[in-house]
Amino acid sequence: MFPNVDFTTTQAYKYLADHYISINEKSLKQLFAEDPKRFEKFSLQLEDILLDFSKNRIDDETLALLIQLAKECQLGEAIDAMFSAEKINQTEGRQVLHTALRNQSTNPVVVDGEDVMPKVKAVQAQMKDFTNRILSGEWKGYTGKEITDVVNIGIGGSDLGPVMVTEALKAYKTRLDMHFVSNVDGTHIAETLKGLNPETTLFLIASKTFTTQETMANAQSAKDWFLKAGAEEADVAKHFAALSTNEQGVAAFGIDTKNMFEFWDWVGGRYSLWSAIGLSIALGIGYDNFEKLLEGAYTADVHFKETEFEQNIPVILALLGIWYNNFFDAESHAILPYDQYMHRFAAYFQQGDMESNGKYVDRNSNRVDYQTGPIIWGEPGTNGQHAFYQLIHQGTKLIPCDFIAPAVSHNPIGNHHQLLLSNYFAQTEALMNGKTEEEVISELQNAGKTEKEIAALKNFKVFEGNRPTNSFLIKKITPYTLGCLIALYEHKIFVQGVIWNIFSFDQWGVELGKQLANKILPELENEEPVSAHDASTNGLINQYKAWR
Ligand SMILES: O=P(O)(O)OC[C@H]1O[C@](O)(CO)[C@@H](O)[C@@H]1O
Repeated sequence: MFPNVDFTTTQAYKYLADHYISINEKSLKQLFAEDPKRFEKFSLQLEDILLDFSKNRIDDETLALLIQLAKECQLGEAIDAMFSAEKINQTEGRQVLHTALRNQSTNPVVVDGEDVMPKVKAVQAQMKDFTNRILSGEWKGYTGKEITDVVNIGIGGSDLGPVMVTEALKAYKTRLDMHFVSNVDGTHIAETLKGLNPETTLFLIASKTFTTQETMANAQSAKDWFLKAGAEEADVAKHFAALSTNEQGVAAFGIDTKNMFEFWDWVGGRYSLWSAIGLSIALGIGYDNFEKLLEGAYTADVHFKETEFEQNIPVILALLGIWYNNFFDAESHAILPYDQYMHRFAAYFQQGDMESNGKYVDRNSNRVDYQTGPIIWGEPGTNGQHAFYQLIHQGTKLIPCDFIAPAVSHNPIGNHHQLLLSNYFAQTEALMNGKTEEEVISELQNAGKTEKEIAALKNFKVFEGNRPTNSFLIKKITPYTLGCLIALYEHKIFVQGVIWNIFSFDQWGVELGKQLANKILPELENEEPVSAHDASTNGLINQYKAWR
């Protein structure tokens, strides 16, 4: 049975609120000085992934209380409920089983009395066959040429995962050139189609519902472009495939349902890259590498399901996030991959985290009186250092950061990787230790500054430090380790949702904007001035009409 606990009423919560006072009396520097074994004590390793969480504002007591919080919130029961296919997505009456998509065991996954693994495997076989036929050139376009370019048309979870993974694993790129269209802004499809040859282009229409406005508009424009080039309606079958749960929608659009790769309602959109939505990944990196992605995620699933909380990476990440979000009033969390290929990793978890836990109503349909999901953001290092690290180091906001780096680069050019990693190591050290006034004065004196100059400058150059970070060090970003890392973060999000006692797997908050857009759209299709909205919306629409 899925738990339903108000974490603010737990004993652990009360102890943590008191403990917050005492932990704040110690700097991270002091905590390290008191315990030379701090790194060993506060780091975890899962195969080739090391998590060092020692540079957090915690001590043994903090961790024990956070673990107690998880237990008082019955996290174990929640984990069991998810993996045993309870309908934990309660407001939509659905199970949450993206884990079934990467299940490497022979254990069945029973949904409404049916073991779904046979159909999961059947779609995977269909994906593998299709991928290999495209890559081998066996699959030909309508003029007999092999496919050279693939355009994935989707948005949100039907785009962000495929984009992030194919970018992160570009070192494994196949001969196909992958393109992704998501925005309904005509620029996106127009710019993407420039230079493409309809004879050698394959379109994947990726949409769980097959009703999303942006995707259907882009899909129609792609089909119009394809037919305008001289192809017949019958040729669509050679150049369009659909990734969806909605067979009727696919058929109605005019895609041969033989070219449909299905998935199911128990796969959330933002957890769907492991499903048929991952076909663009398989085409982009090869099906064998897609399988390794699944295997890595499965390793994380087993770790999450079977490891005691003290040693459980998603649980520790989640509890640390709650410590800052709910006791230090941190409002955001930065994800900073020191790997250029991982440049869309933070963006992926903007949807993954914020669409899951950006909720203010709890499981009892009451408005919460505490903070829930954080703002997720981030850019690759070292670029972020030249953009927003000033605020992270010397701003007034506490921003917990996850630093992620591979020990081994796919592009060992010169000493670039050492340069990159020197920054990766330095930043968390600087955020932790800062720079004292004494150190600043000494530096300024050594630079020959006068006493007056030093007095004027010193405060601007002091770094308070004590800013918490997690460090992931991964041996190498491979399909396997990336799959594992993504799944670890997915489970972190799940744990936080349990403790905040919210529904993490629906997304009602995206509906109102869509509804209003559908009301406004017909108003934009004539020249009549509008007056039905507020003065601002009327004013904006009417100015648009005047200018277009
Ligand atoms: O895959 P679909 O059904 O087109 O939905 C696309 C995206 O839109 C949302 O429903 C709302 O953003 C996401 O959850 C989903 O990933």
